[in-house]
Amino acid sequence: MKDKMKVEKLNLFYGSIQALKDINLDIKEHRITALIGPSGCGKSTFLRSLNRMNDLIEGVNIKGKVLLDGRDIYSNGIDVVNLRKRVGMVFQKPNPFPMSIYDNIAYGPRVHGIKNRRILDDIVERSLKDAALWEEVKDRLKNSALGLSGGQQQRLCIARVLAVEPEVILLDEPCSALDPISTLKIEELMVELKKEYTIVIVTHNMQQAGRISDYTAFFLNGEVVEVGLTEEMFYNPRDRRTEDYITGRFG
Ligand SMILES: Nc1ncnc2c1ncn2[C@@H]1O[C@H](COP(=O)(O)OP(=O)(O)OP(=O)(O)O)[C@@H](O)[C@H]1O
Repeated sequence: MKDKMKVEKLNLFYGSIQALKDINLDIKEHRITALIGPSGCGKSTFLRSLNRMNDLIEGVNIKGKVLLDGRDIYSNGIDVVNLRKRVGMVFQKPNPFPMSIYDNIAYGPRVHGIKNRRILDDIVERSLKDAALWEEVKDRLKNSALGLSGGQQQRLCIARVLAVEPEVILLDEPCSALDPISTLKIEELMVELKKEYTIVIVTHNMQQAGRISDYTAFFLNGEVVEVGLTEEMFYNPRDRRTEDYITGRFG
């Protein structure tokens, strides 16, 4: 199994606060890797370090390596805009732009220079189909995206990421604001999408990690305590702290 990303001795500081300590983690291509752990343990910070979203926060200091197809994304000469195209991100709260469904999806491709209407039409249709939203919106592409339900908005945000043809998709608790039926749809979608993409998801929901992920990393106090195949970790954790967390003794 190919490593799509490889994290080596990653340390991250917010000023004098160390949020990530010596993290080593392999992210396998065409697999879903779940990041679990209690609130404040550094999952979101780690996820954001995979496409340099932390660069936008003042006072952040990062040491170590994050290799994408063997090249360190923190090395000199990396084009961050292109990096974020290759490693896309979906946030906890659906955040469609206040514009039409069509324009939301066409936004990224337009930024990257695609102006031809027919090509954009194709991208919009393909992205919405891949995000399992096309059938629900194909007759109202000109309507505002803000009129969609929460679950539809989240699939729109996934479609928006797909439109720029990423290789890796990062999702930060994408279902935490959604009802159970929308959650199930997103989970089914992720399992479908891993055929084409590499997926990393932060989730508070252990059942969700168990249902959809191939690998799980358990974070605690800014460190990865344990990482492995999800099934093995859930049924046979090696570390006592993992076991305590998984069985609900803290969290
Ligand atoms: N911009 C920031 N400035 C300073 N400290 C921060 C910043 N963002 C996060 N932190 C701190 O870094 C640590 C890790 O936070 P992070 O949000 O990554 O945890 P998390 O595991 O994702 O938590 P949650 O599940 O609550 O989102 C926390 O102690 C948090 O307070």
